[in-house]
Amino acid sequence: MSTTSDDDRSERRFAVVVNPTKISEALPELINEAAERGGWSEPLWLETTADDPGRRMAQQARDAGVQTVLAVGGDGTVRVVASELAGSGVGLGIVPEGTGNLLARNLGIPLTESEAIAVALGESSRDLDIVRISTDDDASADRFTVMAGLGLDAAIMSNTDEALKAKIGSIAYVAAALQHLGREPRRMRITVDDHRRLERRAILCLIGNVGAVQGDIELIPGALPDDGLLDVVVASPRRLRHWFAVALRLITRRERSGDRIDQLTGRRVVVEIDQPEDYELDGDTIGQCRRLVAEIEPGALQVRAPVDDR
Ligand SMILES: Nc1ncnc2c1ncn2[C@@H]1O[C@H](COP(=O)(O)OP(=O)(O)OP(=O)(O)O)[C@@H](O)[C@H]1O
Repeated sequence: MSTTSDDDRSERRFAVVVNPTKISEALPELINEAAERGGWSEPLWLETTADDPGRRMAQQARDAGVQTVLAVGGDGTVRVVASELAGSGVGLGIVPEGTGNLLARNLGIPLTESEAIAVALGESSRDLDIVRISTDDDASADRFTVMAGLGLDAAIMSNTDEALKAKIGSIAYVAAALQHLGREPRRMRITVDDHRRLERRAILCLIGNVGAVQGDIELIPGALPDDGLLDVVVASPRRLRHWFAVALRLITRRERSGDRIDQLTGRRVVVEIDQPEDYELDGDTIGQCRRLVAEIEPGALQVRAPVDDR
C-alpha cells in the first residue's frame, strides 16, 4: 500500500511550453525549484518555434499525460496552448512574459515570474469558457480566450507601437485609434444565436469572452469569462461626436449613450462583411476574413488562477 503514495507522487508532472525568446535567464531555475518544492516530477520542457507558437508542443504535453501545462510567453503563446488544452481536462498555468498579458490581467494572475509560477502550480483553479472560431470556408477551428476583433481593433493591434504599448498601456491604443479616425466603415451583418440580426455600417466588431484589455480598459462592460456567454460590441460611429463618444468609452471605461455602440450577448455569433477585413484574436492580428463564426465552449478550460472574489 505504501507504493500508492509513491505512484501518486511520480504521476504529478507538468509540462512547460515556453517561448524561449521571451524569458529571463533565471526562469528555468525558478521553475525547477518550484517543481521540486511542490513534489512534482521533472517537468517536460518544450520550446515554441517561429513557425509554431505552441500548438504541437501543447499536443505533445497532452499526449504525455501531464496534469498541467505552463504556457510561458505572450498572449500568442497562451492562446495557442489554451486552444489545444480546451476540453482535455489538463490544467493551464500562465507565466505571462508579453506586453499585453490579457488573460493573466483579467484573471488576477501575477505578472512577476516567481509569483506566477506559484499560482500556476497551485491548487486554485477556475473553469473558464473558451471560444471556438472559424473563418470564411476554412473548416479548421481555432480558439481564443479573451476577445476577437474585426476592423479597427485588428488594425490597432497591428499598428500599436510595441515600446509605447509597454510604457503607457491604454494611451497607446487610443493614440492608434486616433490614427484611424475617418476609417471607412464596412457593411457588417451580425447574427446572434441564429435569430437576432443586426446590420450596421461599422468600423469595429468585438466578440469578447473577457471584457478588459490592456491598461484595464473595459471594452466590453459586463463580459465575464465563466458565464457561458459571448459579448458582442459593434461600433458604428458616423460623425465626429460619435467617434469622441467611442474614445470616451475607452478612456472612462463606462457605457455611454449616443456613442453608436450596440452590445449583444449569446452563445454563437456570425459576422459577415461586405469585403475582407482584418481580424485579431487575443491581440494578435491573424489575417483577413469576410465571415467569422464564434461559438462559446462553456467551462472547457481549467486555468490555475487566484480564486475569483467578485
Ligand atoms: N523559438 C522562437 N524563435 C523565434 N520566434 C519565436 C520562437 N517561438 C515563438 N516565436 C514567435 O513568437 C510569437 C509569439 O509571441 P508571444 O505571444 O509569446 O509574445 P508576444 O507576441 O510578444 O506577446 P504580446 O502580444 O503579449 O506582447 C510567435 O509569432 C512566434 O512566431
